[in-house]
Amino acid sequence: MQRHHHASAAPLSVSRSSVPLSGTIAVPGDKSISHRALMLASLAEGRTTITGLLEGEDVLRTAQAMRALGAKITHEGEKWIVEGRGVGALSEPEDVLDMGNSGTAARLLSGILSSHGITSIMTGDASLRSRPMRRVTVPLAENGSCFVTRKGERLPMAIVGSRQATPISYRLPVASAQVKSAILLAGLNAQGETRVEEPVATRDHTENMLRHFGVPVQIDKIPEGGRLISLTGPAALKAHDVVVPGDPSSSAFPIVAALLVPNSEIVIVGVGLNVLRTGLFATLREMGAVLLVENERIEGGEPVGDLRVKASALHGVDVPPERAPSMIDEYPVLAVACAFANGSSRLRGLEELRVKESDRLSATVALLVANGVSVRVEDDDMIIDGRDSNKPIGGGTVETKMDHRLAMSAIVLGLAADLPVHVDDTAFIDTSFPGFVSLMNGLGAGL
Ligand SMILES: O=C(O)C1=C[C@@H](OP(=O)(O)O)[C@@H](O)[C@H](O)C1
Ligand SMILES: C=C(OP(=O)(O)O)C(=O)O
Repeated sequence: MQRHHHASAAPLSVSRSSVPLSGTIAVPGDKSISHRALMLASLAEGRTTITGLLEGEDVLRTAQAMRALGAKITHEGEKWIVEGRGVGALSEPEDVLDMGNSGTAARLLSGILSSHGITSIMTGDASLRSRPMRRVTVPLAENGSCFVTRKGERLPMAIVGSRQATPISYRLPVASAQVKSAILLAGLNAQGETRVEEPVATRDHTENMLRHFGVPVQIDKIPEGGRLISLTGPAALKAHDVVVPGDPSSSAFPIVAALLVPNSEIVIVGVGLNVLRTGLFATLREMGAVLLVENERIEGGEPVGDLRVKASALHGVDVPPERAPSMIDEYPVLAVACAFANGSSRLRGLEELRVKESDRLSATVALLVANGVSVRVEDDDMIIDGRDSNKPIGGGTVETKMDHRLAMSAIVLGLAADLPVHVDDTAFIDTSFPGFVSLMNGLGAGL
């Protein structure tokens, strides 16, 4: 059932789309919400049915890990059924937990494991093994748990969970929903009040879903614009069915493609519109994009809508650093949009991009430079020169570095470029967006 590490690369040569993109599509389920649904349902008492779950490799890793910890997880067609174990009742895994390419799975699960009195070993693929875990091991160790990592706080790591976890009180030094979530999840099996202060608000799917499973979560605004989140443990979660909305981060790729391929018009139905995720949409509108929300509604406790996108003449934009958490995974594809815009763009405060599946700051620069776009980095800002009619875009090879978002961004670039764009490996797209290439072909992309 577990699909395995990508043994061979899947290169792709992408030529400019010869027809406008058109049609109505749905993108796969939200990755952040899918991980949380599986984890919380496994910690709940009773049976939860999840519909719309992202069946991407990252989320399948979470399902496999929760099974190894004793949850019963099956699926019948598109319905995923989880029989939870209850907080405090996870069993010790018999083998190493392999979180594949997924930072979210590794960080959130570390939180859960730290407050369960079991010992486990966690690893991941070469990309995940290069990503920093210190951001979770330092705060989590406050509860009495112990982490033994490879040099530089990298995976593989052993986690000796605390038998009597104390609650953690922590102010986030970086804007990270993964770190916030790890601490809150640890708090479910700690005695007393867990508190996390975030100077800038980050995606709040953990808080929303904890409430959905019956855990009271207190959220207070703090003066600088951030939030203080608290909950009291030990907490009991009650099974509750979950409907996962379409992933706004995945929708970014067909959206930018439709904006850039002349005369396109597409509709993407059922996209999640949580305001802590929609920074890209605001930015694209500032650039002149026709991006309309239709049928806005609430589904499964999250705002959802259909997006209508029309090919648009874009102009350069200056994106403030405080917008970064609401569009953190969208910068590579935004950079592609900026390369085709009229005038230059400045994307500010991108330091967190250095610790994603790849160093996305340098990799995005390399993607553009290889294809004839002028771009530079100043401190943590990326400055992209817009379209220069004397200089063709494309003709280069993109190194995707085990990073799904770079692979999809390179494909979008190729669909609008003057010369073909060669992508070294598209296999990692399956981590977050299985079926991406055929979905784009359904719109006319001709990949
Ligand atoms: O909590 C989450 O589900 C995520 C948080 C973000 O990471 P950080 O917490 O590292 O910013 C984001 O990049 C990732 O794709 C998903
Ligand atoms: C950063 C990402 O995911 P993760 O941290 O879960 O690997 C992403 O999907 O762009």
